[in-house]
Amino acid sequence: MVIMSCRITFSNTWRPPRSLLARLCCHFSFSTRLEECNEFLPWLEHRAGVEISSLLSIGKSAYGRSLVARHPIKPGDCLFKVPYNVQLAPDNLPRGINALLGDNVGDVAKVALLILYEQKLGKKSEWAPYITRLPRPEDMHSTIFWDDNELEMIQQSSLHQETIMHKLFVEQEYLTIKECHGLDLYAHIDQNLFFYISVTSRAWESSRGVSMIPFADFANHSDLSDTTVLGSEEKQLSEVIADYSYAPGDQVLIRYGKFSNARLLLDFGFTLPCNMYDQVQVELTIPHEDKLRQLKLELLSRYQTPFLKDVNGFSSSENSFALEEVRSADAQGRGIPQSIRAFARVLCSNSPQEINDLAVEAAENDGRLARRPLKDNIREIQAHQFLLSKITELIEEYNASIKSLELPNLCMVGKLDSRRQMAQYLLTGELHVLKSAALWLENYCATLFRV
Ligand SMILES: C[S@@+](CC[C@H](N)C(=O)[O-])C[C@H]1O[C@@H](n2cnc3c(N)ncnc32)[C@H](O)[C@@H]1O
Repeated sequence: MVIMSCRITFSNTWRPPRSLLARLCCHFSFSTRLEECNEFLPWLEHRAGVEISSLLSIGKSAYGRSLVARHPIKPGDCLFKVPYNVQLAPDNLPRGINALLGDNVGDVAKVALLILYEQKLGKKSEWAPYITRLPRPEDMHSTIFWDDNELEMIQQSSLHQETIMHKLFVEQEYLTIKECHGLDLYAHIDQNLFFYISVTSRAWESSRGVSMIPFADFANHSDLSDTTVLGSEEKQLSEVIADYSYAPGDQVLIRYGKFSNARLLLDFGFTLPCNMYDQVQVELTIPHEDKLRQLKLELLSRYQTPFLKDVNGFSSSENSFALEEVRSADAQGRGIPQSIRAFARVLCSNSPQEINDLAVEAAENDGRLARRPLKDNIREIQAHQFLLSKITELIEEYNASIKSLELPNLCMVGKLDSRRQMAQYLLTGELHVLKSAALWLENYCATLFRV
């Protein structure tokens, strides 16, 4: 749901009053008793001064609390409307703190700080009924909280590295806040991470930056649902309109975004057994022993295309490519991304002349490098066979990792077993993507052989 922010630098030396600092120290006292949920919607509606939902209530599901139909619902019905005045965004932070933080930390960290601030106020907080219903640390499974042994299970996936980077990023954000207040506000990094993930797993991007949307955040996710949270600036609210019919008691699932299992696991702490938005990150490098390495690197940097982050937003570079499932194995279909094929064409060039030809072709056309099939069929096949061999290698490595994860028994109990299951879903999803890419490449090469 939420974007990752960029790293920041900070040089403010102003210090807040001590009383403010003291109020920011935290104690954990979250509660998730279900019977308390019945009181939540009336409380929120009273606070908002309007009805939020007449059709849904908060229920229980295999995924924790959920939104459930109270009455028959038909497509087009408004499931709920949550006004902006009962959402938690960075501008809800006390003005003094907000001014102090400025643009030096991202919106997620600001909202996390807001939760911490309100939690510290205890019953005096006007948000107490919401704050006390946030999940407990032990219910959270983002890979940020996985220990080294657990992370080892996903070593094959780029999520492994991404988790380490993300943890460093969050630590940096809190160091900045700490520096800003001149006091160690957070005794343990785990607590900082906990507040941070409470936000990433329950917030939406909004015109106010990032917003926690009470009530909406009891909705669970399905990649198959077309139902999403919509924001209306005009009406100053977030709303969800039904796309399907529901009978009383049915759970209403929404789609948080077109998120891969890697993104779901990092930001929300769960994976889907079969996720249609799965992706795998493939990295290619030009070997140091390649005599044309320098020429190739120069060519690639001269015609570098700007890197666009997709919804999964994982860090990437010019030599890291996100593959999605290739749904049509047919060599004529959309296939694997043009960017990785172009890189392979450059990487497999074996003379300065070939490299120069690619540069001339790019300059004479739209400036994009190696996007057209090589004129020499054999060289085009070789470039794609190279990709196929890389992907086949990865497939073998994924198979070995998945095998090593095979569960000792079918009964899923305990934190480690559920995390092992999540790791399995992550790796099998990424393996599925790799296999579809391999099949497409085989077909593409076979088609060229026949020409
Ligand atoms: C926005 S909250 C949804 C409400 C949450 N179930 C609760 O009890 O508060 C997101 C969290 O719900 C859980 N969740 C949502 N969709 C899920 C799914 N399809 N499978 C497993 N867990 C899911 C995850 O724990 C996730 O971090």
